[in-house]
Amino acid sequence: MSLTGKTAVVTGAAMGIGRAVTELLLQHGAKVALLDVNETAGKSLVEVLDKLYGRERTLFLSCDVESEEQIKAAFLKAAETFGGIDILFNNAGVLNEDRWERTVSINLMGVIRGSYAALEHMSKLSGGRGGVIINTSSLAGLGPLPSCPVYTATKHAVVGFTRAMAAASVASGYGVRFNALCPGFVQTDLFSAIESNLGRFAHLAAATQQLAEHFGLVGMCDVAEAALDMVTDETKNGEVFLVSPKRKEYVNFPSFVQ
Ligand SMILES: NC(=O)C1=CN([C@@H]2O[C@H](COP(=O)(O)OP(=O)(O)OC[C@H]3O[C@@H](n4cnc5c(N)ncnc54)[C@H](O)[C@@H]3O)[C@@H](O)[C@H]2O)C=CC1
Ligand SMILES: CCCCC/C=C\C=C\C(=O)C/C=C\C/C=C\CCCC(=O)O
Repeated sequence: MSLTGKTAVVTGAAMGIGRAVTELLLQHGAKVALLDVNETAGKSLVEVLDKLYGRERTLFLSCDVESEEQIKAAFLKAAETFGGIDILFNNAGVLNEDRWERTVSINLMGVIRGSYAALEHMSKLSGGRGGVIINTSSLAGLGPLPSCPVYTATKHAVVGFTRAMAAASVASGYGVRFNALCPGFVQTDLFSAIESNLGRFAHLAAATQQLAEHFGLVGMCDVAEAALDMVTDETKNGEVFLVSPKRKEYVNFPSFVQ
């Protein structure tokens, strides 16, 4: 699928992985609505992107994915400004075992809120053109990160939600593909702030550091390229892309259906 003229919405776009994917989508010709709770970072990023890609191709919208109201308002504004929505990157996420209910609300419920709100604009059943939704999970969505049980649970849940929505979309005729991105450790603010966010598992910080050293860091470009592959390859639906320093591959899950 060519991205020229396509419209994308990216949550958590102001920094880290969301910012990298936003830039790659713009480089490939898409228009991007950048949604983030951090207005300062979002607005200053858009100033930079405007100079590179043109003002008509970017839009910053302040949006907290914990709020269904804010998500709906932001998606409506994005659709009105750019003429529909073709791509959603549900990426906003936090790692905070202390404020674990907020972690569930952002990492899992934010993805559900975003997906349902996007379907109002994207589903062929509600007058949309179809398209693709990419949800950011993690390597911790495929295996346990011992210092972060709640974070691990949210990321496993994102994988399950994505795969079930992919099947629901086919069975319902939404015309929307759903795929999940599972990066290993990436050098971002979320990664750097880990030690103060482990709550009752703070004593496992050193072990987590060792795990990160064992796995190594994934390059941001590799993560963004994996997301782009799932957007542009129209055969990909219900797929999970694992991106670690040693492995860049779609995950094979066992099937329990005879
Ligand atoms: N950094 C890492 O090692 C990995 C990160 N991930 C996932 O990637 C995604 C992005 O994380 P990073 O780029 O590393 O983090 P980051 O902290 O660099 O960026 C996260 C962005 O999300 C925004 N955000 C946070 N809460 C929000 C909310 N309630 N509403 C809207 N925006 C919000 C932040 O303001 C920030 O701009 C997350 O879902 C994270 O779980 C997955 C695997 C590895
Ligand atoms: C300095 C320590 C950093 C700690 C964690 C910071 C960010 C983590 C973000 C993630 O999304 C997790 C990334 C990778 C998880 C790694 C391992 C999971 C275990 C997989 C397995 O055992 O199969």
